[in-house]
Amino acid sequence: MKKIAFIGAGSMAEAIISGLVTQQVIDSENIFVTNKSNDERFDYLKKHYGVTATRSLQQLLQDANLVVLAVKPKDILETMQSIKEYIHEEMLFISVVAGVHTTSLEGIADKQVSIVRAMPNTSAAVGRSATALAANSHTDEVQLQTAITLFETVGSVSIVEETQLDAVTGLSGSGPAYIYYLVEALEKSAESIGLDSETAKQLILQTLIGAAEMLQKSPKTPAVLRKEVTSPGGTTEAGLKALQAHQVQEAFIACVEEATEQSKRMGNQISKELAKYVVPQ
Ligand SMILES: NC(=O)C1=CN([C@@H]2O[C@H](COP(=O)(O)OP(=O)(O)OC[C@H]3O[C@@H](n4cnc5c(N)ncnc54)[C@H](O)[C@@H]3O)[C@@H](O)[C@H]2O)C=CC1
Ligand SMILES: O=C(O)[C@@H]1CCC=N1
Repeated sequence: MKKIAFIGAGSMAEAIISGLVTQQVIDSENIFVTNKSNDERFDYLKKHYGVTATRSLQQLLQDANLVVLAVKPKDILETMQSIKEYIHEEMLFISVVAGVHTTSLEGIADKQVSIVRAMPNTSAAVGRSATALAANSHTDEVQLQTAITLFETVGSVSIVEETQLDAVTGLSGSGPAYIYYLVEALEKSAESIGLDSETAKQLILQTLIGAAEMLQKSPKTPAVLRKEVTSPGGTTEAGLKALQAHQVQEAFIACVEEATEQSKRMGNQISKELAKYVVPQ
């Protein structure tokens, strides 16, 4: 990684920049970043990470062998069109833009560019993202390894087929929100059973961290770990019966399936939109 150009300077870009700088994968002076119009954001990123923030596309992209696309899906067309003249076939593009297919990006670029699509999650901000990557056919082993190195600075990396990225989005891309939703429910329950919020917060957090570490370190399955907590006729059994009566497992399965379907719908819609701008061969 000689020079990295980030297009988009929001939370996802910051999480990756933070990982790269903290783990000294690249000197911060070789990280260039741009955004649409927020100057305060530029000042913040310069001050915190020592990166170069610029709105000159020439300065951003000249000699950059790695370009990270980190804009919202609605802004990807404008972004690709604005940088088109700077794109060359030696560049590696890494896109975290949800739902945008590599073929769409390639079509708009009108070049055989190497593109790795990534689906990280917001835990990248604390170095704990579960990221899945899919590379297009122009990406070589060295480029894929570069993308792996980049995302390993913010967590774990799995390689998948691009067609699986909708499922990844439904499971781990959106996943942190499901866990936060569960924690919200536990906080509400703590209130109703008479625990003060500070004590409850501490108990819930440690329970979550402890269970996650057990899942990571123990060879036992989640079902076996659950059974070990559940004494016959005891409290856990009573609690789990209430969850079953409310079909909570089924609800989580429906949640992940619906999120996956929404990812497919959004991807198809944006592909259709972008297809209008793909240069015919
Ligand atoms: N939030 C999440 O959980 C996840 C988000 N993503 C994807 O990451 C991408 C970025 O998300 P966030 O960082 O949350 O967004 P954000 O809204 O915080 O940042 C977007 C950035 O793009 C910039 N931008 C927009 N148009 C531009 C243009 N034409 N040229 C240059 N910069 C431009 C904006 O100024 C802003 O800095 C999105 O596509 C999202 O789908 C991927 C995985 C998980
Ligand atoms: O909700 C969304 O659409 C994005 C994609 C994954 C997480 N957030």
